Amino acid sequence: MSFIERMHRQKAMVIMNGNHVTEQLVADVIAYLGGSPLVAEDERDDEALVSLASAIVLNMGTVSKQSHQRLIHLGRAANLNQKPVVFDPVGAGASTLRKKQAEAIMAAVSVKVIRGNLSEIAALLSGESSRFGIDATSHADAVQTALDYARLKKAWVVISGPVDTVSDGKRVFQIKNGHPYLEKNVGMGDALDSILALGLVHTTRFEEFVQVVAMLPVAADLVIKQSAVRGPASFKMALLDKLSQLSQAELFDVAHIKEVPVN
Ligand SMILES: Nc1ncnc2c1ncn2[C@@H]1O[C@H](COP(=O)(O)OP(=O)(O)OP(=O)(O)O)[C@@H](O)[C@H]1O
Ligand SMILES: Cc1ncsc1CCO
Repeated sequence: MSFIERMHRQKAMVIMNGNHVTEQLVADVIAYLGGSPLVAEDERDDEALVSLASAIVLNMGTVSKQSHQRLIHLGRAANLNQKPVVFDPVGAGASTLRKKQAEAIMAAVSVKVIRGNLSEIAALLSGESSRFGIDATSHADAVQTALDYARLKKAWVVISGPVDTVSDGKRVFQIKNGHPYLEKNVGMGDALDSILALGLVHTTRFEEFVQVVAMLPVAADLVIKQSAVRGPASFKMALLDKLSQLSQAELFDVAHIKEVPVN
């Protein structure tokens, strides 16, 4: 059975927290892919809920003093229960406070996947040592940034953007799919986080995980020429429909995934 079939057949609960702007979109994406979404707000519930869940997404989108501690508590509960954690350091490249909060979460929680844009991951990498103080703005920088940060944190790193770059600390793959309407729609990165969380439930192989990263931009490629798509809003509806029906064969046919040679 393919991992997409497994997603739809085995209902996995994904707990998410930390972004009130995009909760509804993310919950819908989890449900459309066969999962069961849950936003957990009260830390007194963490033990019970995390033990039922299959994966956890920590998102710094609407982070505050309180919600920062909340994310750490949830992440630690996930670690204790050996549930995979996806972390999205929203805005870590935009303010010192957010960067510090992201660093604190990375220090307190063992994260399986960190997913951000280039400025977010580059900010976290440059905080580790001046050796990593690069001015990361291009796709070539993304390769080195993903590789270095994955090695350093022993995590899988996804740097999203017009090209997605994915590393497990040994190898780097780049995915060339998608459309600028993905960027235009607020929260598609958060939706991607939840797809990655479901992916971690259904595959442990890194090469298969790279295909999971490609699901969202491949779905975009498959709908962009539909006559019903007249702008970013109708694109979003068509995209969500396609995502719910995407087959492994379509993913295989349309995904442009290339391994990038690294030292
Ligand atoms: N210009 C683009 N062209 C094609 N695909 C894109 C483009 N920009 C982003 N994407 C795709 O959009 C998805 C989300 O990535 P993005 O980098 O926009 O996340 P983000 O900035 O964290 O978004 P958000 O903060 O709104 O959640 C990824 O699947 C990525 O491949
Ligand atoms: C617009 C916005 N503001 C905080 S989080 C968020 C959604 C993208 O993560």
